[in-house]
Amino acid sequence: MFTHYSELNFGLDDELNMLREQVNAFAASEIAPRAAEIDRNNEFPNDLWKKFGDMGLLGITVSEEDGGSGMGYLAHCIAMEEISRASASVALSYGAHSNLCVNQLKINATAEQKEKYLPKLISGDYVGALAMSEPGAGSDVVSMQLRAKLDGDHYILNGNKMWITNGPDADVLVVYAKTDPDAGSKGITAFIVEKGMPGFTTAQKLDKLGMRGSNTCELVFQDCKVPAENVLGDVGKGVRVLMSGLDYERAVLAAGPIGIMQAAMDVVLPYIHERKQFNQSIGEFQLVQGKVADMYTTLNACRAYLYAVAGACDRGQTSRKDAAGVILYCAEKATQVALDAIQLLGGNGYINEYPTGRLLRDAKLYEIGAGTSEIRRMLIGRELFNETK
Ligand SMILES: CC(C)(COP(=O)(O)OP(=O)(O)OC[C@H]1O[C@@H](n2cnc3c(N)ncnc32)[C@H](O)[C@@H]1OP(=O)(O)O)[C@@H](O)C(=O)NCCC(=O)NCCSC(=O)C1=CCCCC1
Repeated sequence: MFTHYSELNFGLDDELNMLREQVNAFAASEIAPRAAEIDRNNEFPNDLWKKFGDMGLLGITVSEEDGGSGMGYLAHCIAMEEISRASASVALSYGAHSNLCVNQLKINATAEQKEKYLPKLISGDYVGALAMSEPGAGSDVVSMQLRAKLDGDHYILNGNKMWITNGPDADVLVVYAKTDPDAGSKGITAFIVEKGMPGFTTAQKLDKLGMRGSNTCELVFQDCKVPAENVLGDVGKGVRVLMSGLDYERAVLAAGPIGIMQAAMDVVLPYIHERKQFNQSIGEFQLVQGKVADMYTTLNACRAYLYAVAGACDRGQTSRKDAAGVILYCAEKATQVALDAIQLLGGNGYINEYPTGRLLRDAKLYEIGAGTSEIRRMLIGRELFNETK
């Protein structure tokens, strides 16, 4: 079991406290001891999908009626945070499955589509992913080139998707394509694509700087046949699915950097007792105490913002600027906290025997994935400007 360093529980109720204890105990015993090996092997441990499914974590935002645990977005953040504390890359894959894929289906799928796909995604029999970015369409996602042309009762998809989390393993993918290339944002449609559909393949797994336990690849669509019944939402209305999905995605993924900051505290606090210099524990030095104090207050400030945003999502009050704001803030703080952890460990912080280098490499992803820091600032600033015109 991981230690808790704060008596604050941010007003969480008994159900959420119990969820945190359960995920914390599982992650500490089953994930944390493997985290360094997962990073070295550059491979997600596939046995975890079924275990997450058995714990009810994969359909955590899906209603019990639809086979989920019906616990909501704040619960999702707490699960994500505790998994990320053990291994940020495992948590990223967990988030891509449970939020980017499962939650998108929960919000947008028809009753038939839910019945067909959700049970196996929620049990962990299927792995889920979402495919939005392309080699030439990252921040400018609306300029995507993947083409979907109606041909009888099928769409034929041609093009590529890039940097797709869980891509190498995914059985079910939410994929955005242009059904009307001349209609700009109004020509985008979302599809449910299954592994094994003719013309769909995955290219080589990407060799990333961090998040190495989360498998990422390019997807290739060559005359890929997708049944018309697999359109998710309405034809030409995919931008709504995409943009609203990004708000939930940013809110939930912001729990990832919080887990990284907590993991940094987990390394640093014992270390400043054990490490002796000038005949005393380095924790006796006020400059060291000051850095630890900054790490702790930053972590709790990030948590408070995240739980407020996730609570608003649970009340149906999603806010674009705050979804962008919370991940912007948490991501940049996690990178700084990981750097502080390296500094506090000195020479040991800089060698791979200690986890601090991995924490830094993993943290950096959150300043890029799910919208760069620059796009997030643009969204917040634009919304504030427009609201006050
Ligand atoms: C905000 C953004 C930069 C787009 O700005 P622009 O100024 O071009 O777009 P703008 O003018 O805001 O909008 C376009 C159209 O769309 C309509 N609309 C918006 N919201 C909605 C909505 N909710 N419903 C209906 N329509 C909507 C808007 O009206 C406009 O229509 P119009 O063209 O005027 O007819 C957006 O594209 C973005 O955010 N990029 C980052 C992508 C990005 O974050 N990937 C991340 C992918 S990678 C990833 O997710 C992961 C990575 C690693 C870990 C796992 C996850």
